[in-house]
Amino acid sequence: MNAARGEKRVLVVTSVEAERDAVWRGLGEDSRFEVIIGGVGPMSAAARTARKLAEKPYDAVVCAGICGGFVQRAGIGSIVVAKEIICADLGAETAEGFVSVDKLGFGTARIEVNAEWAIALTEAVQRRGVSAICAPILTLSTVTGTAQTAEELIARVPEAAAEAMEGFGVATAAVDFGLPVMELRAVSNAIGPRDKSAWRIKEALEALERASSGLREVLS
Ligand SMILES: O=C(O)c1cccc(C(=O)CC[C@H]2O[C@@H](n3cnc4c(=O)[nH]cnc43)[C@H](O)[C@@H]2O)c1
Repeated sequence: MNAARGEKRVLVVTSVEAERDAVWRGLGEDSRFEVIIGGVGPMSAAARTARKLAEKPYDAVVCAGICGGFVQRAGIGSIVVAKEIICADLGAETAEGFVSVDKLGFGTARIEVNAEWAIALTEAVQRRGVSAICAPILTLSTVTGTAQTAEELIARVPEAAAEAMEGFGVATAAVDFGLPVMELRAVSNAIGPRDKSAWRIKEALEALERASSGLREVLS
């Protein structure tokens, strides 16, 4: 913990500028939080998170941004807080279907979050009048673009509520530094057939802003 004031120092990693600005607005002037742009995709996010964590001590790491939602669980404009962060495409394709690295015996595609904080954040967001659930969030290098892939993902991880592209990268860096991690996402679009014109980015960024203020309450 920050020795000078006994407070947590939290690194928040977003992928693009618009997400960083929404999180900033939600956090207000709170010097405990540093918000950075980690780039799009798990590799860039992991590298930039690790670089920041090597610079100075932090107590927790949060991946935040917009996401695709499995809309029967997480509608557009709602919030998903990760119960678990799962890299859904880390494994091998076989004639019998996808096999994750866990089954292959090469490590794990699942990273645990701090469960107490995840539940507390979900409740803090709900108190702010925004619909929120705590459920697994998938990380993928490729945005899902067909109903078939969406169905395959749900068959693979039935509890999943959202997909995005950075969570597992950010979480891998956090785990490497022995730090707790969370993922906070606002749904901008339904996971399935690609139609960027249907993405409700403004609505999602507004939800992200409101939800980010809950981080101050939870990580105090
Ligand atoms: O065009 C804009 O104004 C704009 C503003 C904020 C963010 C964006 C992005 O395109 C962010 C890309 C980011 O969003 C995540 N994302 C969103 N939907 C999905 C999805 O269906 N599947 C996977 N990832 C999604 C992802 O983490 C990207 O990094 C544009």
